[in-house]
Amino acid sequence: MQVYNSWLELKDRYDKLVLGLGNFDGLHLGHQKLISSLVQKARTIGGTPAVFTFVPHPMAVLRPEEAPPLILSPEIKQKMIADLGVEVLIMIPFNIEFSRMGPEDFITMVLHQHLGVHSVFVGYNYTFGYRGMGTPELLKEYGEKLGFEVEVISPVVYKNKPVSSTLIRALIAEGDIAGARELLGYCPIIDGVVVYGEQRGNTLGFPTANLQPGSDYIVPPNGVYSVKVKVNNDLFLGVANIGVKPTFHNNSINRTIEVHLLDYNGNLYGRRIMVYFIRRMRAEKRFNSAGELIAQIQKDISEARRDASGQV
Ligand SMILES: Cc1cc2nc3c(=O)[nH]c(=O)nc-3n(C[C@H](O)[C@H](O)[C@H](O)COP(=O)(O)O)c2cc1C
Ligand SMILES: Nc1ncnc2c1ncn2[C@@H]1O[C@H](COP(=O)(O)OP(=O)(O)O)[C@@H](O)[C@H]1O
Repeated sequence: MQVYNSWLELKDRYDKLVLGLGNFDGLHLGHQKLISSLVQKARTIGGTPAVFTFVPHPMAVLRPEEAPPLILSPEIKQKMIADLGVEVLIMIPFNIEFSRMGPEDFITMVLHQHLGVHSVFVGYNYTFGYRGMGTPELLKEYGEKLGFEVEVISPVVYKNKPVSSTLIRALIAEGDIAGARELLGYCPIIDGVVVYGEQRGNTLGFPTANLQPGSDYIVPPNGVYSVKVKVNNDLFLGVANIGVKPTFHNNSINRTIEVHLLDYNGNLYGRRIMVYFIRRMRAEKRFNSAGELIAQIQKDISEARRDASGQV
């Protein structure tokens, strides 16, 4: 997949762009349907499957205090988009000046003149341009005038609700990993670099890799989770604790994400790892002694082993 940070000269390079528009945070089942449809269309007409997106999310520039935390890091999202068969990713840096562009200008200048799109794919509720005033209907109207096709993808519905990034964030925030997973089509992921913790894990018999998240991720609530952890290209089963370690700290506000990898023995400091959340097993608790915590972690590990065969 080729990645561009500008739309200039793309018209000359690709004569039939089949272009999806969106932010695609989470790349959930609705996003996957949109992207698979455009990839299919491009194959049928001999065009180039492409995605147009902004970085960072426009909300992070326009109203940072209301900008939602991310379900996927930009890097992982990019890889997943490529895996769906997209050949061109246009990632435009979003700024205040750009936000003033009206939807009509965006269509005529960017989509038509510069990109020369063959067809455009958007979700049923996609809005764009100044104050989000552009709609799928407006795109269709201009598409007829300017000569490009517009495909509006209807919502993927799960239990009577449209699948959306907002709904998935809410599920993750309440610890409903199974629910989030249903709507994503894969397990929620947090990636990051392993940093030094308090150096106690080894003494308990369960060394933990303390994760410094690589993006402003939405983090599941405090508790213990069964996880799978990717180190390079190896996948390990693991147990994760998200929380403040009440057994060792009173009223700490220092929240950590740490994982103990099963059947692993090595040094992870400074390594980048990906943690796939499989299942929430229990709440984080205060134990009266390190011995009681150790006994509980042993039980957590036996329980997590039951998830060994699950897909990430
Ligand atoms: C599977 C698992 C479950 C845990 N559950 C709890 C818990 O319920 N309460 C708690 O205080 N700490 C819990 N911890 C965190 C341990 O206290 C922590 O791993 C230990 O103090 C090591 O911290 P360090 O990596 O900063 O040295 C858990 C850790 C793991 C790996
Ligand atoms: N099975 C394992 N799971 C996680 N980390 C491991 C494992 N085996 C060895 N390690 C290493 O041990 C370190 C964690 O030990 P620990 O005493 O918990 O220290 P810290 O407080 O710095 O996390 C990890 O960062 C990693 O380098």
